Amino acid sequence: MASTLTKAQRLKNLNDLLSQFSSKVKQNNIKLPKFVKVVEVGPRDGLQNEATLLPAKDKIDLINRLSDSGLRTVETTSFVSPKWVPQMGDNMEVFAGIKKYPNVSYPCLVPNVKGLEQALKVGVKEIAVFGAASESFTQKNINCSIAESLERFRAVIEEAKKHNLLVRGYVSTVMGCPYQGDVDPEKVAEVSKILYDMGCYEISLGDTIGIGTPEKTDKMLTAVKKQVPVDKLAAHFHDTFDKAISNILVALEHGVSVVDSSIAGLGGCPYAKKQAGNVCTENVVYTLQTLGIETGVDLLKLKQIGSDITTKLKRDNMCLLE
Ligand SMILES: CC(C)(COP(=O)([O-])OP(=O)([O-])OC[C@H]1O[C@@H](n2cnc3c(N)ncnc32)[C@H](O)[C@@H]1OP(=O)([O-])[O-])[C@@H](O)C(=O)NCCC(=O)NCCSC(=O)C[C@@](C)(O)CC(=O)[O-]
Repeated sequence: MASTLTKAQRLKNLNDLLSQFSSKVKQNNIKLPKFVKVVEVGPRDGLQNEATLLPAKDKIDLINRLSDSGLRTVETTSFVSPKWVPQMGDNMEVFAGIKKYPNVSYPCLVPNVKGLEQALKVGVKEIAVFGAASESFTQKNINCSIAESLERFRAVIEEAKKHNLLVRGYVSTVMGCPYQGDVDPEKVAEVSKILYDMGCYEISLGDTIGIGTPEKTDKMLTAVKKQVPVDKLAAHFHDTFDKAISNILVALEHGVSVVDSSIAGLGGCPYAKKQAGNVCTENVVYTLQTLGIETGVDLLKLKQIGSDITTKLKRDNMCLLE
């Protein structure tokens, strides 16, 4: 859902928001994280929703350039059924083709043991299982109930650990579901805890359709933090209604120090139709830098990558910076 405001107006709004937030932090002596890990999800979450199939060589080039920008995690692809998500059908070729930068992790989504077996064949070292706090979304996304999905993940995680793989856990629809509407923060907390207890080293909280607000973010994180330590949580917010950055600021106040984002704001979800993409990485890095939070990322490089990939895909670039 495109904003009706111009980019210049949106940048001004962002700068106003950051200046108000900085004053609040100062006045209330709020401790923000000194360093935030930015998890780039564009090559997977971004591209999975693009109608035009991007050739594997272009995905490989995108991932290599992102790895060279200082990002420490670049989600690479997913080992899901190509009938369900055709854009990820070249998963093995893409993973095998990328340069593996020594300081960069390349997690890949895996829904079941079949996906894990494929991932292991090409030497994947980190996987992500992906559940949700909504029954209907789980059914539409991975064709099973929440309980069944968790049993599948248990098997995947046990097998992954035998191969010394790191496992990240996603929980989708943490602030609302495209099919069933409201989602109880306690349900988000429950699914997060189960995945954490199963051995996920980090739980990424997905506002899949971008309907979060600062108030909802606060309630959701208050519930989840009672079950999972805050340093094991990541914010994975979509920007449908231009609220992702405001919600990220709330997450930072809560002590969350991992933020997922997508280069140029590519993305969405094939099972949450007509929603805008993930929050844009360039805007997130700009936000963090403005607040004096380190990311280790070269913003100029990111801007060039975002410009090149959106030109190639002939789609809007959500980066607000000139
Ligand atoms: C999970 C399944 C596979 C269940 O799909 P199913 O149809 O219930 O599975 P099945 O076990 O009955 O198998 C059906 C066919 O798929 C094959 N198959 C089975 N598993 C695999 C696999 N791993 N890789 C490749 N092929 C597979 C299997 O071999 C069989 O092939 P056939 O005999 O018909 O030729 C399916 O529903 C699926 O692939 N879903 C994909 C969902 C997806 O990728 N969604 C987007 C990611 S989630 C997301 O974006 C949200 C997130 C993470 O970003 C956070 C947020 O924003 O909220």
